[in-house]
Amino acid sequence: MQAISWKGSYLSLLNQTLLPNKVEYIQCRDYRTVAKAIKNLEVRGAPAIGAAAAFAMVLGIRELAVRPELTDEKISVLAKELKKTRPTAINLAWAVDRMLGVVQRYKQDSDLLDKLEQEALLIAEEDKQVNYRLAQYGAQLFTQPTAILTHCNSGTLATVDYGTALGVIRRTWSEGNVSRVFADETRPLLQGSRLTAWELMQDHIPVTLITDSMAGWVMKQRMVQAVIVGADRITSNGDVANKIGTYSVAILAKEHNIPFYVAAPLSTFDFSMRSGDEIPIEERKPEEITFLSGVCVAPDGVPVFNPAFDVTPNSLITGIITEYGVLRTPYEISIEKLKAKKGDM
Ligand SMILES: CSC[C@@H](O)[C@@H](O)C(=O)COP(=O)(O)O
Repeated sequence: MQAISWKGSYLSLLNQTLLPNKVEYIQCRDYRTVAKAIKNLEVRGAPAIGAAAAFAMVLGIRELAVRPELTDEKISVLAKELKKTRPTAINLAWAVDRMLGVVQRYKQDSDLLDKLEQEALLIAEEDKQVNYRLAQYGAQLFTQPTAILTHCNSGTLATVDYGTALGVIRRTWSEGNVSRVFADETRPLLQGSRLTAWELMQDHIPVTLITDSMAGWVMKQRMVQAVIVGADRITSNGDVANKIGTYSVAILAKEHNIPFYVAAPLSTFDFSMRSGDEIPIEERKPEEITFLSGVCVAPDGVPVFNPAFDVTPNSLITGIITEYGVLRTPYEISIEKLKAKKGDM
């Protein structure tokens, strides 16, 4: 199962809105279809939407190149359109900017389109490799069978392969150190029950599904010994934006003295922001809350607040697992050191 694969003339996306009931792929032959798929969460998860946007840039620029329209202005409009599909996960803007860098370097060359395709493939390949590396570091945190709670979906479906937080869990399981995974269902769109529980069951990793509101009680009963989640954006001070509900889980973990880890690649760090207060939080439509599987579950016209993400302050985070090792507090310093690596990429 792969969420995203490039077929040369189109991008194939596993339609995640239909899981776990149907496995169906969308063929994206133009960038608009990719943009729509990102917006509608048919492809979702920070690294996966980054890679999808990179391939959307290939499709978009190919389209512009067949007409006498390959101007800087048209390319910048395309990039802006893709970036605004989902504002919180920095991986998306990061991947689009990386593609723009290729345009700048090779725009006079006859093989610009090949160069763009190679770069998008590289972004996808790097994502896989980075996940394997961070999973290795993460697994070193566990030396005995541990029950781990996770929130949302940070697995193969959220990345190009393997996953970030779920990658760490996968690797730790393969080393015999996961006794069970507790998956929060993750209201309102149920990425935990529809995607994480499904993914783990496919791999025969023992998983128990709970509603978000059960996490505190499960911790109080000493049924979990660690929490690992992914991230959509991490600022220079170590504040972490992730799926709505993550902040509550982090507070619960602190109260119960349970380590709370975040797993994310370097592409999820936003060194331009000093703290989580600056992160744009996507708000989604009310119907995601007022309807469940097409059935209305709220009074008509009720005002709704539907932020898709929240920010967990660095003080609640035990460690941030990256492909360069596990960062510890004070995060301002460990992230400053990590920043130097970004130049190498
Ligand atoms: C490796 S995935 C990390 C995050 O992207 C994930 O936890 C998350 O919040 C995804 O949100 P989604 O709205 O499903 O795209």
